[in-house]
Amino acid sequence: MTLRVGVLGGTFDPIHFGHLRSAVEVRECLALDELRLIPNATPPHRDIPGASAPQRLEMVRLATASDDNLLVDDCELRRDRPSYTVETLESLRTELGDNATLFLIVGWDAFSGLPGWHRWEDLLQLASLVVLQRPEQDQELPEVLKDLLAARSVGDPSAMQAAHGEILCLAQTPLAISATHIRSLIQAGRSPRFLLPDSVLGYIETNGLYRP
Ligand SMILES: Nc1ncnc2c1ncn2[C@@H]1O[C@H](COP(=O)(O)OP(=O)(O)OP(=O)(O)O)[C@@H](O)[C@H]1O
Ligand SMILES: O=C(O)c1ccc[n+]([C@@H]2O[C@H](COP(=O)([O-])O)[C@@H](O)[C@H]2O)c1
Repeated sequence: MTLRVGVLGGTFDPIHFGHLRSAVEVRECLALDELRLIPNATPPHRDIPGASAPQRLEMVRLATASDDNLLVDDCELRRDRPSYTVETLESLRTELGDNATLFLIVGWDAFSGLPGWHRWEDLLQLASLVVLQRPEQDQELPEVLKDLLAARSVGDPSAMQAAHGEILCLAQTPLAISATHIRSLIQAGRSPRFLLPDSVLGYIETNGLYRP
């Protein structure tokens, strides 16, 4: 039997309900056997995060502790090099074997930057893509991605049957929450409560994260 595995990578600086709600909805829509949240260690594409990789991993663990169906995978923290997603998918393939179908989950903003990713064209040889909407999404897609969507999109989750290479744009519950906004609230001395789990907020406060 094929194992259906969702992969939600992120900087998670910090993890919030936009990530968590999307994870639950993708898992249900695609009838996934597993959904793995994979914090990056050294993001290849952005400034150094406010929290360290072990701290971001710990926040992901705290956020998912009450849900047995959301797994936390620390594989990118165990690699001593930039956290390239293509290498993560390759290592998952090695770990899970040919019997697994991988679904790489990305928000619209991340998807719009896909052509800048390391070996980006190999990603669809390893996984299918699930693109999440974001309410604030205003990124215009480059032509190469418009062509890719035209060629690879499937209309609904039940049509996603190939072992890799398909793209589903999913209209999950839109939540206009971003880690940037949470960090700026804390910087300004304001509360981000109810944008993220209390357990994560407690960790942020105990460790003095994101303060000026
Ligand atoms: N509210 C949201 N709804 C849907 N997808 C989201 C949401 N927030 C983040 N994502 C997606 O989750 C993945 C990880 O996101 P990330 O950890 O960078 O969070 P972020 O809120 O976008 O952070 P930042 O504001 O620091 O860029 C990305 O693919 C991103 O597009
Ligand atoms: O592999 C790459 O080159 C690459 C470039 C940009 C982003 N990513 C990954 O995409 C995921 C979402 O990125 P971010 O910045 O929204 O957290 C996260 O797992 C990143 O490590 C990966």
